[in-house]
Amino acid sequence: MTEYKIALLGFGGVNRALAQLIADKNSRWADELGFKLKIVGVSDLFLGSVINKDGLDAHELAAVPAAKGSLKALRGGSDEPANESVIRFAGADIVAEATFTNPVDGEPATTFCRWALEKGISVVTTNKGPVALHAQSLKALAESTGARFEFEGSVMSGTPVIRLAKESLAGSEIIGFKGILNGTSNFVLSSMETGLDFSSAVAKAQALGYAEADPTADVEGHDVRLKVVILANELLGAKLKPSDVLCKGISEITAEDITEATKANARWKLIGSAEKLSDGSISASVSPQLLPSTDALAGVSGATNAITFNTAILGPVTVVGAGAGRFETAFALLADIVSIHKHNTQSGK
Ligand SMILES: NC(=O)c1ccc[n+]([C@@H]2O[C@H](COP(=O)([O-])OP(=O)(O)OC[C@H]3O[C@@H](n4cnc5c(N)ncnc54)[C@H](O)[C@@H]3O)[C@@H](O)[C@H]2O)c1
Ligand SMILES: N[C@@H](CCO)C(=O)O
Repeated sequence: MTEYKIALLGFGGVNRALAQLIADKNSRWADELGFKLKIVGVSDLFLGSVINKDGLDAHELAAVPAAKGSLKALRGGSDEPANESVIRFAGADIVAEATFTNPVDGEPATTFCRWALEKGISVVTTNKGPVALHAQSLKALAESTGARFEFEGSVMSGTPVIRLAKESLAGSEIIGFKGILNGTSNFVLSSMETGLDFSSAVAKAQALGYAEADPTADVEGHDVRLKVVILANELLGAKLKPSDVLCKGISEITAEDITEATKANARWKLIGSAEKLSDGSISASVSPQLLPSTDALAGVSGATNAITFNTAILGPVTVVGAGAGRFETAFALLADIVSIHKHNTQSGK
């Protein structure tokens, strides 16, 4: 039985959910997927760190309180983070990187990815910073050391979008896409339709684990802008930077705007889109749009996301599913590990 040793970088909502899934489902995965996962190290800015090359007890780990320095209570634990040691020296085959998204330069997460990839350790990440800002160099580094750099969860959490478009829509000639790509803002807009005020809706999205560490990124559209960059660069062959994407969020939408929209049988949605123009250039934007109820995206509520790929051969193809959430996003890390396993199996690794 193949066993992958994994190190968890950041132990917030997503990686803790992954630890819980490993605790609950490792035997099932062994039967269904042909591999088991063993957690050999964890490092978190707030909780501290722990390394155990023989494998940590995933049940015990998932139950560690979310209190400062709490990883110290585990055997081999410390109340200080030890990012570099956990990445380089815990004996991991795969690093699951789920620290804060930094939309400005992608750091320090990009450095964490580099430390792993340089050593031939594969990286699975849900962090949009390294992917939107440094995907090309990280993929090249991975290629040069025989590692994999996988990032399905950076867009629409565990709902398959990037791999689906690259693999199942290969040859369909994707010429653009339009989507609801932020769970928090869609949750806020849906909550406002039921009478909740903007701030309470944001607070609820934070409690449910949907929001970024600073939810301004969600409601001002910055998170969607990174996702538009990721999708345009990965699927449309663009070389966009976040500053190339016009961006407006939902913070100016008032309760009155929502009431007026409902009366007109329409809904406000934060839409991220990109399109290949006839001269080969890419036009991309993020903005709130008033969609008539007949639009395929208008019926998408709560933290659910949806994307319509506009393809030359198939026409529009829409994917709807979870856009945020701890377990939903941890599933994306599993999907990336499954992809690494398939690649290893096919290449006889
Ligand atoms: N939660 C979701 O629904 C979701 C969905 C898709 C993508 N993401 C992305 O996944 C990542 C993790 O999300 P989350 O919800 O678990 O966030 P979170 O805020 O719950 O957890 C992040 C953890 O990373 C730790 N951390 C931050 N900087 C660190 C550093 N320099 N070194 C070590 N640890 C560090 C923090 O202490 C925190 O515990 C983020 O980048 C987020 O944008 C989240
Ligand atoms: N904060 C993000 C997480 C998923 O990337 C959202 O609400 O969509």
